[in-house]
Amino acid sequence: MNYYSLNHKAPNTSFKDAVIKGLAPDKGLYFPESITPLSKDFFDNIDDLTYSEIAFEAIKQFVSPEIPEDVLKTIVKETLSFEFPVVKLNDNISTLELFHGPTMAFKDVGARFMARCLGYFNQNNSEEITVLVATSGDTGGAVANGFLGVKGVNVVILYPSGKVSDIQEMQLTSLGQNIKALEVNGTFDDCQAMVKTAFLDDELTSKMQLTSANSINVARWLPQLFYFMFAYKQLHNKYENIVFSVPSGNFGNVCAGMMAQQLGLPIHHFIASNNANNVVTRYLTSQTYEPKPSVQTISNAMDVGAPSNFIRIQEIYKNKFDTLKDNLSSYSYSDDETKEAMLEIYNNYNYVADPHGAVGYLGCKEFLVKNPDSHCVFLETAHPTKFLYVVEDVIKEKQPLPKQIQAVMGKEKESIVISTYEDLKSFLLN
Ligand SMILES: Cc1ncc(COP(=O)(O)O)c(C=O)c1O
Ligand SMILES: N[C@@H](CCOP(=O)(O)O)C(=O)O
Repeated sequence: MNYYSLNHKAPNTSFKDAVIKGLAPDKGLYFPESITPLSKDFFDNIDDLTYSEIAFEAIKQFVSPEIPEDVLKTIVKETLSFEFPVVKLNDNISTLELFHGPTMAFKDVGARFMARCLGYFNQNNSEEITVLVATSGDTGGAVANGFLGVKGVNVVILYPSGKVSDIQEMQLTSLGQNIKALEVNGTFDDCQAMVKTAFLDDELTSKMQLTSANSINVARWLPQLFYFMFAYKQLHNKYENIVFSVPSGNFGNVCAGMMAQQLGLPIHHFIASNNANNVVTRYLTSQTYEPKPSVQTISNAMDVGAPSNFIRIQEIYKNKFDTLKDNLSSYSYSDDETKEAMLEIYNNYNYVADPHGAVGYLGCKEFLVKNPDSHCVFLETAHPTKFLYVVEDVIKEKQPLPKQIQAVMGKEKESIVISTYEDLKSFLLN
């Protein structure tokens, strides 16, 4: 599959080049040249397919011919070595748990898939690749874990100082080896802007091969479409009108869901559920797209003021506002509303939601008021114990720590504090 830049000022390129470059030379995000819907048979027989088989069929067109089918089958199987259960809360609301991977966040799938693709492309290459990642909390840990020890790949993670949870910080600063963490005096948007600037810096790019492991990178972004298929497999015999409420920050996940829909998955509607960082909620009301500096919330991984992937969403719906509005609703919630939702979910359903999932739950509830014949699935994008302080404070109950979280507790943090793009550049050059 070839990819084009959404800035339309760079040549089209192969999957391999899109993965290695991350961002197009004109600073545009890459987008596949075509999307061919999967066959009716695929959806009719989805009950008989394993998750790996579903994922293989869904992603094949986007990575072939550069990744041969036998290699792709192995990559997909190794990537998906954990569960993706749907848990029913009531007749209208379920949650899809995306936190059973090694860092207990939904980013694990994309990070593991991309690490394996890059490992495959880089196996006969003597030049080292530097993977730059900006994180508001979860991408950093997932990428650190996914790329740990991958030969020929160095990972540099930028995170906003004091704005990620303690456990998230441990996950991205304590691994050592080929993983380095830079603690930025600023917001996630500052981190993301520095990463994008680095790609355009000729002095840097002439001296090192840089790529991104944010959802900018098609190999990190596209595998996220699997989740929607996995949920459909579990629900399609029970419910009609399946709707997804996606807690959204950089909008990669909801946009991946839209790709699944383009592949033919019968998704009735999407809800982008936001915290106070609500540029898309405002856009759908005013038709004016006005990014604002991000504000800090208890659902910190969604503290994004200028979401990278909104441009891909615009592309999917051909920049037609009405088509987008028919497919996407967006709501925004305060921290107090989020805490109330966490408590409500706990008291009514004996289920512990993390703050991001709770925002998704609120999106479901709001949508269902006017669409009571839908079944809404909110994505539980991270395990509640990643936000231990908030969760225990709200539900007033101690939480047992899963083994993945215990593994990073008490580890030593190693990070370098930076403030400007020049600091990043001199770190990379040295
Ligand atoms: C726990 C959690 N929920 C939601 C999001 C938002 O996802 P996206 O950036 O794909 O919109 C993130 C980060 O991306 C996250 O880590
Ligand atoms: N919420 C993310 C922000 C980066 O998103 P990405 O999907 O573009 O990597 C995080 O947790 O870091």
